[in-house]
Amino acid sequence: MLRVTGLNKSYGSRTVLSDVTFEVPAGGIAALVGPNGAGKSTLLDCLAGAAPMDSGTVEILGRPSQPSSAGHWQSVYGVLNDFTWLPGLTVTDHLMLLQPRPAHDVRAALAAFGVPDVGDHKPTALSSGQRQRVALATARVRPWHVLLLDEPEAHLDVAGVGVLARELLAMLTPERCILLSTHDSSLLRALDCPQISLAGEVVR
Ligand SMILES: Nc1ncnc2c1ncn2[C@@H]1O[C@H](COP(=O)(O)OP(=O)(O)OP(=O)(O)O)[C@@H](O)[C@H]1O
Repeated sequence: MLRVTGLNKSYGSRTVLSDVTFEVPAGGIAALVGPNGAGKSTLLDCLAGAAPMDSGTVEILGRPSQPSSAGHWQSVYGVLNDFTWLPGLTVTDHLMLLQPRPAHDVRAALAAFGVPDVGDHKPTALSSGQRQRVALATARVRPWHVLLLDEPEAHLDVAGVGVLARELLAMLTPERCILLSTHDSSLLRALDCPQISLAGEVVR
């Protein structure tokens, strides 16, 4: 489903990712782990097309990833650190923009992430944890085959991390896979998924 081979990325003279190689199978979920600065966000940005990689190949559904194409964005969805909230729009407006859906689907997505009553609020008027739950709920309404999540546990309370694990597993289908970065051991335990080092080595 997602195959990364020999991916390299440097910022100036600083090599951040060197020969990163791994794959996440269809129906699978995998976690990028590593200390601060190891390059997890950089890797997710490269896979999402938000940052150019220097060399290497990324295949999605058996075909080379083409971040400049519309097809890429239909297959790949990233809830990354720089999630953009549009001024003036409510939570429901944001979810409808991603994919026009019946209002009850939007309500169900928000309820699944434990924020059933925030649909009419502006995201900027929510707490950081509520905003994170809304950002994660967008993955329930937006189509994707590959979901990329950068520290999805950020700002969530303990119960929220449990909800996150439950919802991620529920969103997986045989045509989908999820790659996330995390520092949260309880999330890793709940997902019970392979952990990928930035060298592509399975360290589970
Ligand atoms: N835009 C940039 N320009 C230059 N260097 C960058 C840039 N973005 C990240 N870096 C550097 O790349 C390295 C990897 O950063 P990255 O954010 O990918 O790490 P991370 O594993 O996600 O860390 P954390 O666990 O703290 O989120 C760091 O040394 C960082 O300083």
